[in-house]
Amino acid sequence: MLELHQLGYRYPHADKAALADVSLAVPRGCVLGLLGPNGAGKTTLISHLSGALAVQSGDIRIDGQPLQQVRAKAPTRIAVAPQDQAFYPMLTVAENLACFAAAGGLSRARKKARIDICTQFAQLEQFAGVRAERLSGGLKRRLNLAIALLPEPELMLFDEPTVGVDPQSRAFILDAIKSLAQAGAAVIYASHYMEEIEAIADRVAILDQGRVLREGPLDALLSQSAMLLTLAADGLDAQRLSRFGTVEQGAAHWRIHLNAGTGPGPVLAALEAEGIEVRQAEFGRHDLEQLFMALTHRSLRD
Ligand SMILES: Nc1ncnc2c1ncn2[C@@H]1O[C@H](COP(=O)(O)OP(=O)(O)OP(=O)(O)O)[C@@H](O)[C@H]1O
Repeated sequence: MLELHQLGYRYPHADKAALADVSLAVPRGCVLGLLGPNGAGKTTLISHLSGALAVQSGDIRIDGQPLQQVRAKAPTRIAVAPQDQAFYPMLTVAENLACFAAAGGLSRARKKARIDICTQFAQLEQFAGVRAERLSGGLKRRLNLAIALLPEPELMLFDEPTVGVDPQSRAFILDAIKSLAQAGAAVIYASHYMEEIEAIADRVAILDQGRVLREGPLDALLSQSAMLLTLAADGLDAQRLSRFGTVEQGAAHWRIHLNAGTGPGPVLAALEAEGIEVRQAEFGRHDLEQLFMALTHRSLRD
C-alpha cells in the first residue's frame, strides 16, 4: 500500500506550490488514475515517488515505511515508465533489456527469465534484434514498459505513457498495465486523457493546480456528481436559468449543472409557465470530463 500524506512541494523560485496538501492511498491490485490538465502537478508527484524530487513537506510511505527507507533498501520495488524514451537508442531491444537487467543487479538465472517474461509481456519478441532508435513510437513505449518491469516492481508509475502512440499500441499498453495491477502491483497512471482513465482506473484522483479536488472509485465520483440538464430553446438567458444551478452557454444549447435536490421536471415546468418552448432537453449525470469542468471551470485540454 502506497500512502501520501499532505505532500507539498514548491520549486525553487516558483511563486506558487506545484503540490499542496496531497493525500492519496493506492492499495495493491489497484490502478489509481491521476487526472489533470497540463501543469496540474502530475509529473511533480510522480517525480517524488521515483526519487527524483526529495520530499519538502508531508510524508510518503510504502507499507507503513518511509519512502526514502524503502528506496534505500530495495530501489527496484518502485518503477517508473516515463513519457520520454528511457533506453539506449543505439542498442537493440535485446541489448537494452540485458543492459538494464544487469544494472538492476538481477542474478544470472533470474536475469534470463525476467528478460524473456518482459519481452513476451510487451510483445517485443520479433523486434529483439532491432536497434531501439528504429522502433515506432508505440514500440518505444513498449520497450520503456518492458525495461520498467524487469525487476518485478510492486509499485509502478506511468506518466502519460501513450502520448503520440498509435491506437493499437495504446490499447495494448492500457491492457498490459491493467494486467499488472490484476497480478498484484499498485499502479499510478497519470494522464490528461479522460477516456484512458475511464478505461483503466479503479480509483481516480482529479488534480488541478497542485491540489486533489476529488478522489475515489470512478463510479462513486460520478454518482456523487451533479445532474446536468442540457436545453435548446429560444428566449433562454443566464439570468433566467441561474436560479436552477450553474449555467454555461454552448453554441446551440444551454447547460445547467443543477443545484443539489433540483430535478429536470421543475425546470421544464417553470420554463413552460414562462412561455419558453423547449426544443430539446437532455438530462443525466456528469461524465468524468464534465465533472472535471464543473470542478475546475476548465477543460482537460486547456
Ligand atoms: N523545474 C521546474 N521549476 C519551476 N516550476 C516547475 C518546474 N517543473 C514544473 N513546474 C511547475 O509546477 C507545476 C506542476 O507541473 P507538472 O509538470 O508537475 O504538471 P503536470 O500535471 O505533469 O503537467 P504536464 O501534463 O504538462 O506534464 C506547474 O505550474 C509547472 O509550471
